[in-house]
Amino acid sequence: MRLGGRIAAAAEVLDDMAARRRPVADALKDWGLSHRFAGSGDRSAIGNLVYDVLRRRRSLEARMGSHVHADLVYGAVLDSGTTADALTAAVEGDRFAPPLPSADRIGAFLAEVRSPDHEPAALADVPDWLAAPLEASLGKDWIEEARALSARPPLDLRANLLKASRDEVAAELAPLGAQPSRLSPWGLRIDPIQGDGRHPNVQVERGFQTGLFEIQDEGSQLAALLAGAEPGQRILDYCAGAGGKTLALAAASGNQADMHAFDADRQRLAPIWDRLARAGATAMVHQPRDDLSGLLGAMDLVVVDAPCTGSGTWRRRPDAKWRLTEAQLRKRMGEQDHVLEQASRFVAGGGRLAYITCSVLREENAARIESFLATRSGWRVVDAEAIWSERLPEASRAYRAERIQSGSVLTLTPRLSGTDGFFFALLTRDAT
Ligand SMILES: C[S@@+](CC[C@H](N)C(=O)[O-])C[C@H]1O[C@@H](n2cnc3c(N)ncnc32)[C@H](O)[C@@H]1O
Repeated sequence: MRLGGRIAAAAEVLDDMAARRRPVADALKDWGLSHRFAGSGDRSAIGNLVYDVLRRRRSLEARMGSHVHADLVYGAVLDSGTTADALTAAVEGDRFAPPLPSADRIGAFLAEVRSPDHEPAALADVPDWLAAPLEASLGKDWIEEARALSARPPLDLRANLLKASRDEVAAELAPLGAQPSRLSPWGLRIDPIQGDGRHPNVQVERGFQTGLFEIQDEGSQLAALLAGAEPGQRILDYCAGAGGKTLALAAASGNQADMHAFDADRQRLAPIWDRLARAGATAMVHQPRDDLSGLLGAMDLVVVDAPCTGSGTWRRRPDAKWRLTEAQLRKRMGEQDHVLEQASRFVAGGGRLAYITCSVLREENAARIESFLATRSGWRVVDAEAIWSERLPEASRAYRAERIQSGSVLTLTPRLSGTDGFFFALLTRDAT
């Protein structure tokens, strides 16, 4: 396919998503099924264009002065470094190409990268209602922070130290461009996609199939590392889902912890057994309705990787950004309070409770910790900044810290840490 056909296809997918309110992955898959002639290069180029528009839809609309999807895709192509002349030449005479925006409109688009006339929410590429919560959460640089959440993400991997060193995995994956991560001592990174390419399918690699590494954002790795799993401890991963944190915690303890994993959703938990087996990690998996009473008040560490809006993962799931509503945010906050309350019952006297989200919104993060503490005594906020310095002595202080009581809680962001957005707080329960 030529560029014009790819632009038309990306616009068609965006039209389909809007008309039928469908997730991006489903719309792209359907397009592929009904256009079997398109090769893998075409599919990845079209996917990149669709995702680029979704990430920066609002700023593209403001700069292009248009809501027409084809115009926005043209904008994304121009932003990727194609000059106006090259774009015009590429689509000239191509009967599949949608009408090219006028030369004036393209000129204005290129001139208006950060026009002061644009609304802050448009500059930040977020819905209007999120401007105030993001500013309250991320401070004066919130627009830059939000823009960093609109960029293409890297592909992060975690070396499974139960089976191989990071250097060994790095050597195996060097042909794929994997490099040691900046912050996580377990991490490897494949840089964000440039141009039309796609990330390698690392799941077909021998190293993945044999459990030498997992796919895990560096922020998620750091949250697991800061939680501080140690050999001999009794640990409960209370929102284990498919087990991303469980595997990292088990590896951090050298598989020497008494590890338990629970999730309220059987479906989400389903992949955990295969993943544990592949990684050579051991955990007792508890399904909903299992009797957990034997674990109450008995855990040295309980990890709550709470259900959240996922605002920290907008680089990977940009359609979620536009779908999120205030009502959903409030619903998540209620779930977070509930899950914190439930999980806290398992912490032993002198034990710790790690609260993690992949959101950057303060309401889901520090405010939930404050609310938890407001109605309870016998809990203290640990100084997470000090934990970072202790556990990551080589790493820069790549986070936003906030004081609560005499401790501190941390927010990681793409702009500050180069990771997905993550929140980390650690509480200790007074010894009884
Ligand atoms: C962010 S996801 C967990 C991701 C997982 N820890 C990982 O690293 O792959 C949040 C999980 O919390 C679970 N959850 C929601 N409410 C819960 C509750 N009340 N008790 C336990 N798990 C709950 C959801 O089913 C979901 O799997």
